[in-house]
Amino acid sequence: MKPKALVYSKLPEEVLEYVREHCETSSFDAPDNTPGSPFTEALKDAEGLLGAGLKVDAAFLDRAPQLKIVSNISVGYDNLIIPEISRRGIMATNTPGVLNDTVADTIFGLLVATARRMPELDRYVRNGQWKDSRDDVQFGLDVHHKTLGIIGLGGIGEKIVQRARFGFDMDIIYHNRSRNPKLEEQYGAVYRTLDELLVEADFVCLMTPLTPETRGMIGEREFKLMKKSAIFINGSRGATVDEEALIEALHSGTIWAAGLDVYVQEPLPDNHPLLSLDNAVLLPHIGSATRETRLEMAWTAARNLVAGLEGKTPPNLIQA
Ligand SMILES: NC(=O)C1=CN([C@@H]2O[C@H](COP(=O)(O)OP(=O)(O)OC[C@H]3O[C@@H](n4cnc5c(N)ncnc54)[C@H](OP(=O)(O)O)[C@@H]3O)[C@@H](O)[C@H]2O)C=CC1
Ligand SMILES: O=CC(=O)O
Repeated sequence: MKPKALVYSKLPEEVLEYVREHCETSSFDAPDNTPGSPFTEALKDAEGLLGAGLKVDAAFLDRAPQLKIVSNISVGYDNLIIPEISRRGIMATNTPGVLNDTVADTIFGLLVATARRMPELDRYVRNGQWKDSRDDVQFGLDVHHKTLGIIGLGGIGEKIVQRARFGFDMDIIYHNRSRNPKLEEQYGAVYRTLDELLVEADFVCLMTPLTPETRGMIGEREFKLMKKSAIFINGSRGATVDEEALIEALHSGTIWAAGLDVYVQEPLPDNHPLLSLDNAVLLPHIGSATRETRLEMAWTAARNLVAGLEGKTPPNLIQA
């Protein structure tokens, strides 16, 4: 008998087919947690769970007593309460590596777009305001030869640094909990304490996972340490930043601008204060959102799921 899998995100057809070959599969384009819904019913005997973003905590797990593996279609896994999942002997997996270049393209693109005010100037052209090309209202800030400070120099961070160092001649400083001599050598990256990095960097780029340690790690104090000309880029998770402090820093000119891909509440609500700030460039959490990479992530997650359900160690098992 095939194991029972519950798929709660829309998958490319060939990946869903692969899961169906190996598992008795119930699939949904989105989870519906209301009592008695087909999703909730399928959860009762699901052995494998595959999808992106669903909060898997004690209450959820109580409703899924047969679960053996939770396969996340993302590298970040702050939606999974790992101690609770492990305590029940359930495996959890994610999709590291396959998205590094794509996310780095997005985040570096966001950095350039913010420095050169591209979305704002796109609106300026469309609104018929473009009357004189020498107008200094169009000026932005240089990216090349500046200092990039990266907090969270891991898989994705490395690819951002590669673009910055070799594409834009930038100097690299970084802050992790531990030093990485290999990347220091490869990119001339120089280790800094968090405060030193905030003071020195022209671009502060946050790329850590969301953990109890990183939650709210950039707040009022940290924005005040940054240069007035600093550009803050967040590609990690919204909650690593105190969003109210960020809005105040952008509003008061404590920093020059911010480029954001992630927010405390996603999607951003209609009346969110960030929406009215011209010095904030806002993306809808699309770091890995290309057809090729999302397909690769779906394959990676599906292979993790099937391996776990076949009693093997999945390639991307998250260590508790
Ligand atoms: N915007 C988007 O669409 C995407 C966002 N992401 C986010 O990016 C995150 C990083 O992904 P990835 O690069 O693959 O992860 P990695 O684990 O490869 O890298 C994370 C880095 O963060 C550092 N880090 C962890 N905790 C801290 C801390 N408390 N202080 C300083 N540095 C810390 C780690 O170094 P050390 O252990 O030495 O501290 C490591 O170098 C994901 O967890 C996810 O939240 C990922 C994909 C897409
Ligand atoms: O945010 C996306 C991820 O893969 O993590």
